[in-house]
Amino acid sequence: EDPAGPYQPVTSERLGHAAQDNGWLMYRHDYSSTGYSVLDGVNAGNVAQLKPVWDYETGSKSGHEAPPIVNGDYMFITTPKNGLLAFQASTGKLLWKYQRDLSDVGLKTICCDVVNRGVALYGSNVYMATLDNHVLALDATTGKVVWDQALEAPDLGYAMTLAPLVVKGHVIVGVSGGEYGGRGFIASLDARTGKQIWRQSTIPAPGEPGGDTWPKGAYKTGGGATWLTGSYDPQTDSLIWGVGNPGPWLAVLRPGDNLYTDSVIALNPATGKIKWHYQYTPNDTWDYDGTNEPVLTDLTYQGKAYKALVSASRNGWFYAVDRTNGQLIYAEKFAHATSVSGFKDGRPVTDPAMRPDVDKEIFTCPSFLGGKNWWPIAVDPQTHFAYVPTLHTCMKMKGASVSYKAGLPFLGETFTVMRDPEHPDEWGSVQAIDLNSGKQAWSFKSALPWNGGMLATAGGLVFSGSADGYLYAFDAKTGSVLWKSPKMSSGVLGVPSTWKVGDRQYVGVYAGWGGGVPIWGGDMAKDPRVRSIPLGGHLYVFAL
Ligand SMILES: O=C(O)c1cc(C(=O)O)c2c(n1)C(=O)C(=O)c1cc(C(=O)O)[nH]c1-2
Repeated sequence: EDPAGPYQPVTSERLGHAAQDNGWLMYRHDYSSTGYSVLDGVNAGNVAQLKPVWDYETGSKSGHEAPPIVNGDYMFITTPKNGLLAFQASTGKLLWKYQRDLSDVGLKTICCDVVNRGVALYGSNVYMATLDNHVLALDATTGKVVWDQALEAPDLGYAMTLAPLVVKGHVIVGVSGGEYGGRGFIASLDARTGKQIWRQSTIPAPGEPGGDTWPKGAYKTGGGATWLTGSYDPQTDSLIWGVGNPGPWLAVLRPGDNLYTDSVIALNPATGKIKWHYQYTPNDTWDYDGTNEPVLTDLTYQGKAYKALVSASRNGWFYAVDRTNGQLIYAEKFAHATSVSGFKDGRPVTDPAMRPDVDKEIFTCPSFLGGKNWWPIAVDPQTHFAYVPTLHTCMKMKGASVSYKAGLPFLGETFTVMRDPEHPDEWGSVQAIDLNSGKQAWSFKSALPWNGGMLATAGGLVFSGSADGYLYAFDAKTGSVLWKSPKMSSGVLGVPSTWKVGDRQYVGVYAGWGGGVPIWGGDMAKDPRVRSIPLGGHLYVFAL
């Protein structure tokens, strides 16, 4: 009698073929994290007729970041502060609602709004990671809690905002806490029971490989949070995950490379053992987290074919890395980037003049919010472009004294986000980058910051939402705007997704401004056009 019909369990087999599924089975659609759907019912020829078909107001005024996750006619989407909604995906009929009780939690060690980036599916369960460091399994058809596993105490440095990833029957999660000196880790739980299978720290202890890249004792408060969902490469059987900034922010307090902060790491999914790493920003002093999603894609560079990963790093460089061994293929600037000034033997070189100290204020680009923040890119196999939501900011930054106290910020720097002098008229843009060269193919400029995730489709389209409340459809090849939604009730920070029920293709996205930009955005956040963005979460679904 369920309006959405019998629930089709999500097997490892189905997750392995998520790229071809009519639904949207995981955060970035497939294990390669492409954000690309093979659906082409909505396409460049008919997108002008796309219309709203249903919507839902959540009642929350915080940042709404999750994509609709869809299996058959079931949709699951999280709300800020760990609410979870289940809908009939085609009609918007609410099937059930869950709300985590966070009334005893101070939410003290959450840097950037009480956000959540969505669920994972496996079997007949839906999985959510919570701000108080639990992982929950809920029954997909009833919303009843099947298991509840605590990983860490709340308010002492850790929180969880990411969407879990299920690989081979294990729920893989990472933690936030880079601004509080938390020591980051990735954990694997049994999807049926919640029992922890392994936990891998991202900061090696003395004696472990990489342990000598830290001064004595510093690893304990070294940061390296893992707050965004990684990828899985079945070809090399590796989890490929980004690691966040070191703690404290001020690097003179921790000389060395500080592995594996600001790196991408490959792990054995059975054991958590680290196979290789590539560090985007050694001895980072600018909060350039390396967490931005690694997208697995094949490319050809200077005549040679690679199994690669690409990532648009916070530090303003677009990296292509060989995903079989962690070697750099190329790096190209996708934003004004002066902190990492170049490369030597495949290793980033930072500019000493751009490094702050207690008596030294610097002006550098990009700002700590990054050339791109967490809003995911999409990679399109037809155009062979990556679509990158880009932020154009720089910053002033100066050292300050700091000592570690559990549950308090651990930064050692003061800072202000400012205009990028190379982009005096825009805080943001959407750009397409050619995967075989790392060079820009097209760009769409935005006076407001662009904080929407990207969705590419076989219909020749790229969808992304704007801060002034429109969902855009761009021509994937040229960047011309083929369609713009009616104005939505808030700015978009969410990640669009698409799915098909019967013969009809749907596109869904959250409006609901918030996240890190309005809190930490300095001059950008003070821009009256940004300050006047209305708040309030609202899910919109479109179809022909
Ligand atoms: O280092 C961390 O643990 C951590 C966590 C998070 C988060 O969990 O949302 C953000 C950041 N850092 C961060 O640096 C940042 O700019 C940011 C923006 C946002 C957001 O949701 O808009 N989260 C986070």
